[in-house]
Amino acid sequence: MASDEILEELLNVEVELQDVQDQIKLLLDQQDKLYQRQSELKAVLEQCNESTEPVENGGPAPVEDWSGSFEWDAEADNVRFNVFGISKYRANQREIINAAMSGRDVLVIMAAGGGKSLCYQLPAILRNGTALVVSPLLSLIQDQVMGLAALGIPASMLTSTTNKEEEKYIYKALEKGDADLKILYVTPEKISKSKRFMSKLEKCHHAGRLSLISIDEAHCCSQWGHDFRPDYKNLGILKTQFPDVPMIAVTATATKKVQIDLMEMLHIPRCVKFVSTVNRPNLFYMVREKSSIGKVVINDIAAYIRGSYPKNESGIVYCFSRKECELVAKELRDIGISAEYYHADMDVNAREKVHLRWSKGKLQVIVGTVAFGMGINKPDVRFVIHHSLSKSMETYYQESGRAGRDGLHSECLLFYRPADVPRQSSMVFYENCGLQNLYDIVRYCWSKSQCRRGAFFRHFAEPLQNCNGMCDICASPREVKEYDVSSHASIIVSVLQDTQNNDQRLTMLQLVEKLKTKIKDLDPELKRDEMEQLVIQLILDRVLKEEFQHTAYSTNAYVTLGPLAKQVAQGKKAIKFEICTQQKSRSGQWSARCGKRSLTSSGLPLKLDELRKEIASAHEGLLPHSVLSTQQISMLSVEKPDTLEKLEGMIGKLKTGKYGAKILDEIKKYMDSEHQCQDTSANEQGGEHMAKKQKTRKTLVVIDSDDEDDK
Ligand SMILES: Nc1ncnc2c1ncn2[C@@H]1O[C@H](COP(=O)(O)OP(=O)(O)OP(=O)(O)O)[C@@H](O)[C@H]1O
Ligand SMILES: [Mg+2]
Repeated sequence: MASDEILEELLNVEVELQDVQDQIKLLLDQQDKLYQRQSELKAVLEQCNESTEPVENGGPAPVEDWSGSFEWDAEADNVRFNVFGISKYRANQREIINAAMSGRDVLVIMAAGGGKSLCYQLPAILRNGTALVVSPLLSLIQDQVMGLAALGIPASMLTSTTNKEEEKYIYKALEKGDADLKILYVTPEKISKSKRFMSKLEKCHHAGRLSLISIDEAHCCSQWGHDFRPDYKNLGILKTQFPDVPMIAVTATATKKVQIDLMEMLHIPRCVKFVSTVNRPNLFYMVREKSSIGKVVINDIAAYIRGSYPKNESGIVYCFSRKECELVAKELRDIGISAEYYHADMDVNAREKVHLRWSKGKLQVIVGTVAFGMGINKPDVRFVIHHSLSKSMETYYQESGRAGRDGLHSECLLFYRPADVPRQSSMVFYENCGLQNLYDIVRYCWSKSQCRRGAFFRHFAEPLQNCNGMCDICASPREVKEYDVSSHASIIVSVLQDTQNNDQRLTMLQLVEKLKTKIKDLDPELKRDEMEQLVIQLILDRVLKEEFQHTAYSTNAYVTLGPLAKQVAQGKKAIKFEICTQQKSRSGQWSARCGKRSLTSSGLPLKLDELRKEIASAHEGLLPHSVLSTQQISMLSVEKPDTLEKLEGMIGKLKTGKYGAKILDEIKKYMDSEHQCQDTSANEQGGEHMAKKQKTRKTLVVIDSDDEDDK
């Protein structure tokens, strides 16, 4: 067989292979759905078999209504408001609490910042005894225990840092029940490795004092999840040992596959499942073209932070590598932005220090790698910037989702340039579906006309919801024109064909370099980054593909011919390329968001923000948002309560008892200074007014006198 015949057959085989892979993907999705339905049906069947109550008229079992009235309603409302200072439940919270209070196992999938903690903390307080909470990270546990202590809720933690005395106290509380311990946090290692702890827990359960078990960040159980922790695999033992204790497993993201896995691993096949939307309506998503000059990117980031967040509002900048983190942090600092880097190469203490300074609002920006992840509990992160694209939509959803956990307006900005794609692809190509996942987020970045939020709904297989203008595309739709670039594509294919015939390979940058002269003749207007993007698009369209070669130090990505290259070469496949014809000016882009002033940037909100920071810094470990949430600050700034009773009606008994006097004092001071200002300006205005009046009167007088004279 001649080599071109072999090549032709090879190309055909590759096209067929791709088709087969697409079909496998479809079948796997279908399998997922069937597994899901199977477990639902099994659960319903078991429920029907177990139900002792005769079903009325032989009809189907009644649907469980978790939003109805329950005997604990009044007490739950009281704790919610007077202890947690939360004025109303968010979506699904009440139902989840009711299911857990009814003794059911519950699986909760709720977006970051949705308020999952309340779903297990509130029942833990209402039920008799001690609740056990398993959480993966020390920093998360410390934040939670500190937050609960600030609310006066007896909570402790049993981790590698717990001293002997504290451990003794906790063990005694579990064994004898003679100390007040409502919530006990442990790391999963305690369950899998400490026999002593398990035996104490057994005693606590035996005495009927183990009220609830909660598994926070439950996705860590599943190998299919994004953050698998081996010790989470053993948590199934809890349900085996304590079958009658309700379990609440909570996580922010779990695909259907992960959900099924969790139910199996935790032994909660009959759990009530609450899946909330992935939508984060308060997040504004945007993508910006990234300059090829590093300094320009830094200047753009700095200008954005300065322009939109001049009052030191907190943010995160995610970078691709540790080296890049250090560089970006330094350059931002040089420009005058308070920024520090955070990555896995630093020792634990240094990382902790940076994290704590940022949590307390003493540092504006953390520049981190993906290592800055799950432990972030700060609710008022106002912006998350990606200096380079993430490796998948899921990773981007999680990283950007660290913004606005308090529900207030926050922004997620991603800097995209095509040349960043090969850097990521050479890292992810060995992962299962790694390249496909990366190409999905590349589509998100390059899209000129599709709502950014819609991309998340499609990715998580959720029905579309309105974006309400909360992404750059919906907020300021651009005029997009589609160009036929089939001739460009055919030149690219022929260049690569020649290269391959000479047994050579090209990286994307080398390819674009070669194309510069060839395509310039055809299209002198085409810019370099558009040429790069065209190559990327041809990879997404399977006309080209990436291949990887390992060297001692790195993995290089090369661009080669893909399964559909031949069709393009033969003119059988048209290639379209979207370009914005009406690109908004830079100032136009930024000014679109300028109306959104920060909440705590001036006036009374600023004063109350300073007060919460002052109170927090006077109490070791207490974080400002535990004193007053940003939402509470905005409510107080509008209502301006002047008595403890009114204040209590807004932030509850507990916070009023602790900080009420200081808050009222701050509001009063502010109001007095406002009145003074008003008086002064009224005087000034009054003076002006008088002067004007006199002037007028003078005129009048003149007229009057004239009148008089006339008389
Ligand atoms: N009903 C509510 N009304 C107002 N604020 C609430 C409500 N429920 C929870 N919050 C606040 O929302 C913030 C986020 O809550 P929480 O830490 O429980 O989120 P989460 O769902 O666990 O998020 P993550 O997945 O990031 O851990 C907290 O500041 C919490 O006090
Ligand atoms: Mg949480």
